[in-house]
Amino acid sequence: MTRIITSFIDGEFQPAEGARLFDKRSPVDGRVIARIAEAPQAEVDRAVRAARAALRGDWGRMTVEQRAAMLHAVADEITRRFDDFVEAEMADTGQPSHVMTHVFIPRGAANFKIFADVVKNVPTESFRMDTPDGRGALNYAIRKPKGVIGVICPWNAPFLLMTWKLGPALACGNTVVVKPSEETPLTAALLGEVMAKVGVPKGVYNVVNGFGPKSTGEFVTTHPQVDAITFTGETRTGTAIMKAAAEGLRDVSFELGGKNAGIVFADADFDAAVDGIFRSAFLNTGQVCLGTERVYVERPIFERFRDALKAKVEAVRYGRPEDHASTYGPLISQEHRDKVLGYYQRAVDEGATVVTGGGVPDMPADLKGGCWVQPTIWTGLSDDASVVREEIFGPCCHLRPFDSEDEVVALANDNVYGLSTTIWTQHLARAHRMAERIEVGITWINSWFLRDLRTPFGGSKQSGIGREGGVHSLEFYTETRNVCVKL
Ligand SMILES: NC(=O)C1=CN([C@@H]2O[C@H](COP(=O)(O)OP(=O)(O)OC[C@H]3O[C@@H](n4cnc5c(N)ncnc54)[C@H](O)[C@@H]3O)[C@@H](O)[C@H]2O)C=CC1
Ligand SMILES: O=C(O)/C=C/C=C(\O)C(=O)O
Repeated sequence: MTRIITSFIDGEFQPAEGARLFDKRSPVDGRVIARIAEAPQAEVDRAVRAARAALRGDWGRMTVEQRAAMLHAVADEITRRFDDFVEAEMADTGQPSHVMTHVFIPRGAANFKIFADVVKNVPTESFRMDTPDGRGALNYAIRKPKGVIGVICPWNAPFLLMTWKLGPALACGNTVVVKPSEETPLTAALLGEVMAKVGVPKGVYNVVNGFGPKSTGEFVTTHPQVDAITFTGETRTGTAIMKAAAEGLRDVSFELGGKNAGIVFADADFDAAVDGIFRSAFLNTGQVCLGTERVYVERPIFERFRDALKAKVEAVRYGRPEDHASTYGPLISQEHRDKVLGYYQRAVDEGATVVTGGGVPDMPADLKGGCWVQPTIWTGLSDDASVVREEIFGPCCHLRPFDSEDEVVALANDNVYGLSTTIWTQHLARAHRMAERIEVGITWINSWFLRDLRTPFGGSKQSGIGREGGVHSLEFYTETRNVCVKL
């Protein structure tokens, strides 16, 4: 029988009777793997009420030490149920097991631990001031939870990105109403079981499922009792959520789209650069906001680099995620596949040379219903082609030669987005110089997606608002108040 996923509110999964259900299909073969109950306004109201009540209950009374211990217990329970999380995330996304076991699920557990430790160790400022009577006064700051946080999640790295928000939100003493992507509801539901098992008080973690506009997502973001909203996803959606948050002057933290540049100099460690760009363009079937869709290669090595990248791309092994031989998965949905294939066609219309890929692979009969596309490399497009300017969010990149540092910095910056860049060179002084000039939230030098969770993470320009990570997350998830004591 097909499993039904319902909302998790006030510590309990809601009954499915009478709910409006929609199908969750496997990206691998198109089978219905679960039916999801869309939470109507009344259910979102209940979730928000539960979250508000929890702020005043046991959760609100816990010491920082107690909260931190509880989050460590959550992380430990995730690790204990590691295989269940891997299985759920593979079912939702279709991505190979090694991506789940090495990146996405361990990061989910780490996201709780790191912020539990941050809140225990971060000081607040204090200032002693002079007063006319000579006795002085002491100012010190205290941090308070912001309240109920609306957490709106994308589908591309569901567990990692959801817990990246939950870890600091809960560590700071907030409560949450999470809206997972309609494409990937499974790990958020599983986390409900974990929260209940380790005794996180009821109402602290609530999950409501559904769509975005005119559905559950909008009910959360427009809810007047939601105090702040954190969101990862498309820039256009961020704009809609920001409009909703303006009502009631609620704070937002956004990580949005990217059209990131990869830059390879002729002096780079060639094999490492090919490997790094390959990962940055094709990991997770290119569905990573930090991924590289524009690759600039210094002219003397352009052809050699193109051929080496092509060889790597043509060696990917399509297959089911649980098959350990698979290195490459499907896109998330047929809708997203149509979008990506639309860009594949547009690239040709705009005059691209297709180096490899550009279409749909011939899959065995049992996988034909899946959302498969070929990993694709283009050359020869002009800098204003839509495929070079717009975020595709698929397994594809355009390679273009460059001749000078100034030229490539200008090319990298010539975009509305500013999320990340990856630079490959052995000339570290040049790399540092470029990192100062490229307008992005994170520059990787001779690496990509190497994440230290203490560092500020977020996007410049239209790639985001605010920074999360380490102490920076506390800026969003707490309100800092000043206390002034006359001595
Ligand atoms: N930069 C990134 O990290 C990501 C970018 N994308 C891009 O976004 C495109 C569309 O993917 P989607 O998952 O549909 O992204 P999206 O931005 O539309 O949706 C992300 C989340 O926001 C919710 N949502 C959508 N509209 C909303 C609204 N008006 N109010 C409240 N919640 C709302 C969705 O239900 C989902 O949970 C992709 O093709 C890709 O280009 C998608 C996921 C992540
Ligand atoms: O490592 C992080 O904290 C964030 C990673 C972001 C993505 O993978 C994404 O949004 O695609």
